[in-house]
Amino acid sequence: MHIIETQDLCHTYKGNIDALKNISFIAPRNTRIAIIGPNGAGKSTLFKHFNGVLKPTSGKVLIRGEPITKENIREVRRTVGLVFQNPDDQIFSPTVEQDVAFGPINMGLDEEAVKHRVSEALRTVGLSEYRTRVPHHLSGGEKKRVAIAGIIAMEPQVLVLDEPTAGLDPQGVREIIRFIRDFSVRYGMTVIFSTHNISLVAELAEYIYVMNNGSFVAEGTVAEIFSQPDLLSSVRLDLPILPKLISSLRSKGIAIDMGYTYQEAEIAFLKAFGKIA
Ligand SMILES: Nc1ncnc2c1ncn2[C@@H]1O[C@H](COP(=O)(O)OP(=O)(O)OP(=O)(O)O)[C@@H](O)[C@H]1O
Repeated sequence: MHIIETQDLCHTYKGNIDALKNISFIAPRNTRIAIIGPNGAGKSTLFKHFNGVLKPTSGKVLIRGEPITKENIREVRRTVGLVFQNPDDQIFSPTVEQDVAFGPINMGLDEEAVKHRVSEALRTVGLSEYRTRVPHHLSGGEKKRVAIAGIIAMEPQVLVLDEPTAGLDPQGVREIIRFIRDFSVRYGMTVIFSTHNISLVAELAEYIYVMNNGSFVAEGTVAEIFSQPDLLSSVRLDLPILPKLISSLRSKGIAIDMGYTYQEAEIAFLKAFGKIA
């Protein structure tokens, strides 16, 4: 049984806007999945179905094999933590620590456990010093990190992140990459994320769904998707810079291995320059 599955999921907004058209999606346990696509492709709409924020117009959303109902919605939201694209949609409390504590308190954890979860979550996102700050006075990137902390404090089995690095500075992006990797490995967590930062996809994803106009147009591993530059450009996407450069060198006859991540590309260049075997 998959932790999240959608079957022929359709969502039509008021005004006959077909935002999702027959989406069949599977999230196996313990995988990092990227959903990529141009503006308006339907990524946020799909994410909002994963924890019952939106209801299907038709088709099904199954969490651990069960449809989402009024009775199980609280349990679903413990299982699937959704970090919205805009942190203002998620932050309500007067202080950062109260905001991050909101989920764990609602789960009925005792005071000691809540305290522990809050400190761990704030440490993870690098905001330990911000406990008493007013969330609405924080910068965009800081708010984003508070929103992420509030969700990871609930220790969900699936972490869904809608553009997790939008608005973050380069150091913030690196921290988010490190924490997503660590978390998914340490806790066997499934992570589903959308992003317009295509290099982030190469660094983080193990599997990619490409979305356009409410439908999936391709799915596959990083190597499978990034070996189709025409497909990507047909949906207003691009290759990450490193495989793009390597492809260009190869087309000029230079013998170099393909690399999608920084580490793979570095090894490919060192090999091509005869620095390593
Ligand atoms: N509340 C709404 N009412 C009506 N239409 C909506 C609503 N929310 C989204 N849409 C429309 O649904 C489609 C999908 O939007 P969605 O936000 O899911 O796309 P997205 O892939 O997340 O885009 P982006 O990359 O810009 O965040 C778009 O055409 C959008 O205009």
